[in-house]
Amino acid sequence: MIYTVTLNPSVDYLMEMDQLLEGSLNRSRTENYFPGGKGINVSRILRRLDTESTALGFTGGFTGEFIKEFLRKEGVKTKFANVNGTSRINVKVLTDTETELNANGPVIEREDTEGLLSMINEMTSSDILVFAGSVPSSMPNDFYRQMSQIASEKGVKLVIDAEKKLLQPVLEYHPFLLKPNHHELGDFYGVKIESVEDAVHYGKKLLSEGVSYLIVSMAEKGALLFHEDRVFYANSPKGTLISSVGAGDSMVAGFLSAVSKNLPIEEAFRWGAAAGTATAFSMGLADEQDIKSLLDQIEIKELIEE
Ligand SMILES: Nc1ncnc2c1ncn2[C@@H]1O[C@H](COP(=O)(O)OP(=O)(O)O)[C@@H](O)[C@H]1O
Ligand SMILES: O=P(O)(O)OC[C@H]1O[C@](O)(COP(=O)(O)O)[C@@H](O)[C@@H]1O
Repeated sequence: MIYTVTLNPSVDYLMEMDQLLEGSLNRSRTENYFPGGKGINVSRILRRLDTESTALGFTGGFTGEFIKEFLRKEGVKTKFANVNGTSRINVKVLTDTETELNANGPVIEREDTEGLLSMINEMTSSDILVFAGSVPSSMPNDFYRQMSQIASEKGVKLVIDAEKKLLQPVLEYHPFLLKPNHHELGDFYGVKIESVEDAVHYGKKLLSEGVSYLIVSMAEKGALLFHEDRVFYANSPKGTLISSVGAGDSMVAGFLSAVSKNLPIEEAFRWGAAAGTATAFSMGLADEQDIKSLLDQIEIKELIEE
């Protein structure tokens, strides 16, 4: 089973407007709302690709009810613990660029975190555990490390998409897959990554920390997959960007879905790239048909060092 953990789920409220002026009244042209949070996005795309998963985490209040009901209707399995507060609303303002206002989220009590650790303690070596997104400020800031330690004792494969301060302490547990974007990879090493060459250089460095698969995404510039001593490049097809919210999560889900169907890694990477791009070209997450229709436009090239 694939389990996704979203410690701080959200309702993502996407507002399209011509421009956003700070300190002024801004009115939107359209509004859409979806359940969000990186783990939840991964579970939603997995479901669309006929791959079973269970979404874990903490929900509360009317927004928590919305998230659970929406996922239930989509057929995504969930085992969320109920918390006292209200799950957050993250506002995404879409103009010719994207502005994200991500909220802090409810307080998570110690007994809730212990419940989640006990669930991880029941997992086995045939399970995959995806941790993605932020850790609420009320939780211990080494919670990713705590989850990784228990999971690794059980032989569970770890997939992590998180910023440096959460990622660094879990590298010792040899994650199965990491998916930073090129900015996050740059932040990890305190550099700016602008080119594919730089991304290859720093990607190899991160892989050598004991990571099995590393995907470095670069939005419209494509993505790199690193595995052992091989590096692959996937282009990003051209099209109209609608919202890139969830593109990275879709990429993780496309890749994991194909891996769980035992496809070769080049093919798994193609599914990841197709899912990422299909979401970037959609309002909300992509559906299965959008993903499949992009597969042919993605070329996977192995980069061979001269
Ligand atoms: N504007 C875009 N055009 C085409 N594909 C895109 C675009 N933005 C994202 N993607 C696809 O989604 C993947 C993940 O997007 P990215 O923005 O790099 O990740 P994240 O959401 O984690 O920041 C990219 O590698 C690419 O395959
Ligand atoms: O937990 P964080 O870092 O605040 O991020 C949560 C946000 O990230 C998202 O999961 C989108 O992530 P990506 O665009 O990186 O794929 C949104 O659904 C959600 O609002």
